[in-house]
Amino acid sequence: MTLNTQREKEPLRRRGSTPIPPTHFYQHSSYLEQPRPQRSHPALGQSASYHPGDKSLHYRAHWSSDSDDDSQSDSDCVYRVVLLGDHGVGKTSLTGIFAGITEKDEQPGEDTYERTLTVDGEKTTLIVMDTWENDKLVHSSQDECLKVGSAYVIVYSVTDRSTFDSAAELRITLRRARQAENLPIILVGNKSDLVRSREVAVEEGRACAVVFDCKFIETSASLQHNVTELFEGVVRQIRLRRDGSEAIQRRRSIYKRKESLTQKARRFLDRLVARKNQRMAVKVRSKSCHDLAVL
Ligand SMILES: Nc1nc2c(ncn2[C@@H]2O[C@H](COP(=O)(O)OP(=O)(O)OP(=O)(O)O)[C@@H](O)[C@H]2O)c(=O)[nH]1
Repeated sequence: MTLNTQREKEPLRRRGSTPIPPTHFYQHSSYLEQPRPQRSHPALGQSASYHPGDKSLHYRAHWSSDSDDDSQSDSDCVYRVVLLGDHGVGKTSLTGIFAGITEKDEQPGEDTYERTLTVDGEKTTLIVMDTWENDKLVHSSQDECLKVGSAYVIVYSVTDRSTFDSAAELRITLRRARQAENLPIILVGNKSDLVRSREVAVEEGRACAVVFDCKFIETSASLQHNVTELFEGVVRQIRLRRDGSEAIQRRRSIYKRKESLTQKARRFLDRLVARKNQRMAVKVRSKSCHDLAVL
């Protein structure tokens, strides 16, 4: 699937590329149920329900990876995705492609867009936020960005090594801010079209992703290369964690009821073996860090 094809197929839905006024998505009924509606958002894996007749949802757009999906249920999940990265690495350009806006349509000052994607036959709505301020003086805004995301896209430019270094620092900052959470994080090397001025090799990006335990992809916003893959990958990473944590909880509750002494001993031995296999795990991760469809 290419993004361009989809836009041609669904002309009416392009109005959803309209940016969301900052207050808009806080007014959604599901958010109002939260204790602090102005700043709350659905937790990872939770769904903000979609009411077809609700006029407040007219900013939604649709981006489908499947050809015929009208049979889909209207209920979908809503997740916030925050883009982080230095000035000029291409955050706004990537967000613009996600939102389906062209320079002609662009409305200055808007930086948050909501769009519904159908990925692997399931609808998911992403609220993509290009609100990161690099200025270290704006602590409160940075803190907010680090708090609200259900997933993060850390962007650097392959033509500027200093932005790559900043990306690694941002990964550390994010880890500190959201320690206990297994967040989907995707490291993005943008401007891959600028071959002659490349300063960061693909292998370096991949190695960094392995060290920092995140996913990796190179994109070109200018050529719209891998941008669809990036946002669909975000959706898949969110789902893998959502489904994984549900399965783990189910398994834990069954275990608690049924676990015998033999099973406990086996689990202990498994953990020992797993520790020995840590090196192997790093190798496996380095093979899979560019595959956004697996954990
Ligand atoms: N060649 C090339 N240029 C790009 C690409 N992505 C963005 N640019 C250009 O890089 C410049 C900066 O892009 P932005 O999208 O504004 O970058 P940003 O990260 O949002 O920058 P700030 O808003 O300052 O934080 C613009 O001139 C873009 O046209 C790309 O993939 N390839």
